[in-house]
Amino acid sequence: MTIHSPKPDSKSDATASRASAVARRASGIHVILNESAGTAKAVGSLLEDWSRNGLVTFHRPDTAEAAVAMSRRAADAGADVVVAAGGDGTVNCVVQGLLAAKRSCPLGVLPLGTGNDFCRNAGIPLDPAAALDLIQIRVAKPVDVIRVSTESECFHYINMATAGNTGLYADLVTDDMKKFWGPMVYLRGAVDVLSNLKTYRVQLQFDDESPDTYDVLNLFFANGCVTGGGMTIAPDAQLDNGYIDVVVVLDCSPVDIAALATQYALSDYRSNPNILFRRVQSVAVRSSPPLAISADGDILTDQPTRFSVLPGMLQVIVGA
Ligand SMILES: Nc1ncnc2c1ncn2[C@@H]1O[C@H](COP(=O)(O)OP(=O)(O)OP(=O)(O)O)[C@@H](O)[C@H]1O
Repeated sequence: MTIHSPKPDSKSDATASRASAVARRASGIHVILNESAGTAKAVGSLLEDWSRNGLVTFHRPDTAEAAVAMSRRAADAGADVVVAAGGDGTVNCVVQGLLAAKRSCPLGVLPLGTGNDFCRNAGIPLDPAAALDLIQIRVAKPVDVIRVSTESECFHYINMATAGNTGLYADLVTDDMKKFWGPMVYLRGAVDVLSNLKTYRVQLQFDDESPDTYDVLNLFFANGCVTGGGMTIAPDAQLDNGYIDVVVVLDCSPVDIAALATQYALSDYRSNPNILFRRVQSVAVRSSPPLAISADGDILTDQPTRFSVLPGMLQVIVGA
């Protein structure tokens, strides 16, 4: 008996292979590239190679809002990983997009920014090629997300928010300065801020405690411990412990500030009386004058705000 195999249908084969190519593109590694981030241009040819070799699919938004929308769409379309290629601002854009998506999808990060503080906290290699190797292994872990809510708006971040005198950074540290100073820009910004310190009268309510009022130079709401291009501000903060580490720098004299800076340089400032450390699940903040609150360099709000932790809310490809 002769068995006849069906005649190959070249048209339907072509359609099937096109469909599988589209499916491959919809899944896989989707990179949201912020071409204006610190070192994105410097690694341009490496990125072109990855794209040509089919290792990644690139999206090139030209605004932060477009980066949020493209991240959400890539996740909803079936991406295996959506990668923020840029600095901490880009990471936050992709986080907003992934949290708004209907389908859960892990975050990866290619560190192409100036400070890359989230990568430092998450053990992600600062060398982009090594970071891509890590992403390709695709082992994600749950990481906490911090929700910042005002009466009218809501934002999320995964590294650190600051408020007070460092909140002035975002105005002072321009993109041109970042290009000129590189990672040193954060130190340069600190010098400008230190010469012009403001005091804020701030009411803080930690968890369900009754509110207390403090005179404050600065506040940090930390998920990760490092900010400002590698400065350890909240030494005990962990990305996945279900808590926000709040660090309050109380108003004090220039001599006390100098003592604090020296202790900081010696990594010995936990016992300084002008610093208050609290580990909480939520904190409500009101201030006079209004505090500019920024997350990783981008100003979020100057309204009364509540920070709350969303434990393990996002899967993230982190390093060792
Ligand atoms: N696709 C985009 N196009 C233009 N701007 C973007 C895009 N995505 C994000 N941004 C904004 O660009 C600014 C700088 O980006 P980002 O923070 O990623 O780089 P960086 O400042 O060099 O690095 P870092 O914050 O780690 O120091 C941020 O304000 C961010 O919101």
